[in-house]
Amino acid sequence: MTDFGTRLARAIDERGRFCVGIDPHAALLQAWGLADDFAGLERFALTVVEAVAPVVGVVKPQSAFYERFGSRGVAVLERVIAESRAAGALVLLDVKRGDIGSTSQAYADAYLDPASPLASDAITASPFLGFGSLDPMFETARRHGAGVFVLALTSNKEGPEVQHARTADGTVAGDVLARLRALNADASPLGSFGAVIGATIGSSEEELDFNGPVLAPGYGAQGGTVEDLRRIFGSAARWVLPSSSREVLMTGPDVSALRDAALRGNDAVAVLGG
Ligand SMILES: O=C(O)c1cc(=O)[nH]c(=O)n1[C@@H]1O[C@H](COP(=O)(O)O)[C@@H](O)[C@H]1O
Repeated sequence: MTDFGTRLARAIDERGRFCVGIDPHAALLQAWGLADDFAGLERFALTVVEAVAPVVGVVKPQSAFYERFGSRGVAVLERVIAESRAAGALVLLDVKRGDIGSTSQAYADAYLDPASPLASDAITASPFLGFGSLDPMFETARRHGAGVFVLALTSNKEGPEVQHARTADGTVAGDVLARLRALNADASPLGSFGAVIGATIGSSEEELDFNGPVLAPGYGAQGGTVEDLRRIFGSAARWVLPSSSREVLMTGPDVSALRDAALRGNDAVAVLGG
């Protein structure tokens, strides 16, 4: 079994680093001329999969947009995951889970065990119940060649009140990154345990090189640009995945317009590899 870091490095080499978020917002369904109901969700999400999953390295469905339609919405999410993977994209399921350790194991089983209908290549996780509470997710990911992206410096304006808080040795975010560095030690070409660092954070005093991938949302609709990513990450930009949802999705429902937007996004961020 090939570990997630190796699979991601290959996906970036073959397809590029741009990650497309598949977030069926009510306003986008309306803009596409679809009803804000289960049938609209299904049409929207599967159109995006058809357009982008054959060409981008990573897609990131946000679970809440599917959950709001109950079990039928979750069934659409299962199809989004399976059909995206079948089309060759890695699926980073955005669920931002975090709980006491024993419950973290259940989340790990739900999203990272290949036996689950929601099995994905990686998930987003929240370390704010204590980094160690995520251990079952790391262990399950290791066992199945999956990845975990841990929130560190998020793109929202409220994030710093927790993430910049001081600890004995630095900041909460610095501690998250140090622990990821330890988890990824010795991995080559990169580890399977990533951080979420928003493209909107301006700059950071933290050491952002931790031998793992970075999900960088906030690129596009939230205002983040390639220049921002260069400034924030500098020489650590090699494994950054700029992620954009609304800016790409608003070009639908035409499949080729969506695909062109994804390819343009990919081209625009290719410079980060150099
Ligand atoms: O983990 C995430 O994906 C995430 C972390 C973060 O710090 N900021 C952030 O916007 N996100 C997600 O990234 C997506 C951003 O969407 P757009 O602003 O439409 O590109 C949404 O699905 C957010 O939930």
